[in-house]
Amino acid sequence: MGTVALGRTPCHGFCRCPPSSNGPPVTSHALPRNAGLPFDPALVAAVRVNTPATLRRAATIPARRSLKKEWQAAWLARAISMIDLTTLSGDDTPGRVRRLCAKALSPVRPDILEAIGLPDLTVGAVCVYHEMVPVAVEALDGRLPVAAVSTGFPAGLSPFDLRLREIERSVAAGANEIDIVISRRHVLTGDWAALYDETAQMRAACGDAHMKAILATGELGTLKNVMKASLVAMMAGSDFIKTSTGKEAVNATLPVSLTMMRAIRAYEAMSGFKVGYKPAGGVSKAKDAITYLALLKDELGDRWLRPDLFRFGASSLLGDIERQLEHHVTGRYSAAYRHAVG
Ligand SMILES: O=C[C@H](O)COP(=O)(O)O
Repeated sequence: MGTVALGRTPCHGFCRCPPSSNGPPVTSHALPRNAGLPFDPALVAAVRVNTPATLRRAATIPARRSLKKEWQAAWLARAISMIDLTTLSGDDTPGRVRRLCAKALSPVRPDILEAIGLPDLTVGAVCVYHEMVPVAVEALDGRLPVAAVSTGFPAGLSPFDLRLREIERSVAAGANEIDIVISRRHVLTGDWAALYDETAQMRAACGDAHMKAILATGELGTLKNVMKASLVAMMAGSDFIKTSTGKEAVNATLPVSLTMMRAIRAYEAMSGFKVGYKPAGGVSKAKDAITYLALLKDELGDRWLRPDLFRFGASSLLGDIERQLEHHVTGRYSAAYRHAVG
């Protein structure tokens, strides 16, 4: 049990000192945007991935981290600030989206946030389908970014011109971020130039809205394809690369995350641009969130532990983190239903 206020000490990275709310605001996009690079087929052809080594390394991550007490609470609070709180269901209603937005602005019971010294903590953004963008924009009123899934999400198989129009419509409706889906067939047939062209046109359609490129890694077959698709998406100007729609049979995994983080590192080395990372789909437990953040810190460093460079795409992660924070503050666990969710 602990009631130590976590929000008093300035902290500019994700170190072992308690985090505070003194970092950049969650809506900040202070870094220069990824301007992309010309398509380079030789670079894509040269990609190699040591799959057994990647799997071995990914398997060590959960075992190597054991965070307790205020350190655990600090990492969990940081995780909340980087959640794209998501609802992507066929039965979404304005009422559900308004509740989700209320939860995004007040993600944890106020007494728990007061106890940990972070009364103003929010999630990173709210993520919805295009039809729900106006509802979210109105409910959030500029206090948090609205992300729209787009381009025929989740399959990305609607006519290409309609996919571009969908982006434009979501931006016009007020979306600050656009989560596009790539055409998996371009990866599976090795048509990297087509993938580059498609993604670059989507990026242009986004205008000032930041673009997250969903690779749907569970459908790409190999880690080598994941690495190649990551590099091409970044060369085409993606602001973030994202694992999954949440609708594939396999969504975010640690080996895929390791591969994509290393692609981000390689791309920064060749371009100078920092690109964000978003694991999405199936990340629902607080301990899993810490594992992802530990991998992120190891592979990309402290600067990525901010909402402008990292997001969890998650619909139910917040509820489990809230339970863990309540335990930290009160020494007791509560049933999940005691915490309001969207
Ligand atoms: O991008 C976000 C995902 O669709 C959310 O997936 P989830 O419901 O498994 O958390």
